[in-house]
Amino acid sequence: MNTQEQLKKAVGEKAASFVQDGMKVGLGSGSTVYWLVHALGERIKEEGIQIEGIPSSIQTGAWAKEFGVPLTNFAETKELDITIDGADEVDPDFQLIKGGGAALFREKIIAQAAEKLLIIVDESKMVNYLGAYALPVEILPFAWERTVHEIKKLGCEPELRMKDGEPLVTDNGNFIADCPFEKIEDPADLDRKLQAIAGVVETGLFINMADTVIIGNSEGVTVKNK
Ligand SMILES: O=C[C@H](O)[C@H](O)[C@H](O)COP(=O)(O)O
Repeated sequence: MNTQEQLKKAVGEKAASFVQDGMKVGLGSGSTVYWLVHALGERIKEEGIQIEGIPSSIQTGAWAKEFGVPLTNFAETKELDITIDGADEVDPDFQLIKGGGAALFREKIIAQAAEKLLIIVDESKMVNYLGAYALPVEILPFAWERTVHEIKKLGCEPELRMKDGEPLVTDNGNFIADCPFEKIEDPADLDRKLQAIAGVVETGLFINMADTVIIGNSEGVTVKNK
């Protein structure tokens, strides 16, 4: 396992220790969340804690099954105790860019549903300004060219995310526009402007949502609260 993978495993394990018996847990997506789900499965086996998760992607749901984490859904449960998720960038105010794995829409739903949002990252994701990572924006396939044209007016050259020569299709049947803004001075303002475009389904900007960030670095694991 390389160093970055070890950091992801360490933060995933640390985050799993925040989950208490009886909790309803939002399970994010991505390679760091893999280790969270793995660690939750271990705690269920070893300590017998009883929890239920709602996954933010088909992939995370499959990992939950693999590691023995019971799942529920929003028909049964409207509120979650905690959501734990990765991120692509985290700024000093805990504003986030998410969606590198195209799961941002469902991730935002489970983040909003939770009393507490805990973010797990390795230190490479901590930035002074958001935007070096191209912002993922989920857009409707209908008139996607027009939506991208409108996004462009906000100051970037969006690229439609492709997979195997075709537009990537999200778990929700939509497309992703990756938007390289370079330096986002006012993330909340940009989010409002993007949300005002009709073809935008959801943005990868998570504004004032994260309560705690767990960061893995060569020294170990640091927990930062807002
Ligand atoms: O859509 C994907 C998510 O927002 C991920 O949480 C994010 O891309 C971070 O993923 P990873 O832990 O693999 O870097």
